[in-house]
Amino acid sequence: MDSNEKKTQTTKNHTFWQSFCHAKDGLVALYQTERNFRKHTLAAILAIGIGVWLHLTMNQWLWLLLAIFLVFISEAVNTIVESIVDLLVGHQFDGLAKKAKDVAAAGVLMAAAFAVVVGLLILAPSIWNLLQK
Ligand SMILES: Nc1ncnc2c1ncn2[C@@H]1O[C@H](COP(=O)(O)OP(=O)(O)OP(=O)(O)O)[C@@H](O)[C@H]1O
Repeated sequence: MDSNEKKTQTTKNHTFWQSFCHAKDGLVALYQTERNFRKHTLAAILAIGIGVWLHLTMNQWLWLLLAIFLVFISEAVNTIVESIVDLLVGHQFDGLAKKAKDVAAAGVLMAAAFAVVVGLLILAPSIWNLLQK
């Protein structure tokens, strides 16, 4: 499949590699078009860096990674909802469009709040202990 064919493909993927490449395109699109996704990526890199510095336990890593991926996945769902709503109603105001977009945004907010709580519960005591030494 050449690159032009790839850009206009509307049929099913035939190989795992094709599926993987389209998933990668989705990730790139998320990063390039969604400002909040970029901010969350930066926050995740920072949290992982602090986690490495603090030598987190396996359990702490699992909670931190769960929180990070919940935020990423909710951002992806939010972007899907926004795109589908825009595709359906364009710039026309619609009550259901507003509800769909606001609820999708609420999903991101809940995931981000969970990540802040997990981050505080895991990182704050470890940083505090380190500063006491
Ligand atoms: N077609 C519409 N009809 C009604 N309300 C809409 C419509 N499009 C957007 N809105 C309202 O505007 C808000 C912002 O919509 P928009 O599509 O710009 O999201 P966004 O700024 O990309 O959101 P995010 O900050 O999650 O990336 C929505 O949460 C919704 O309340």
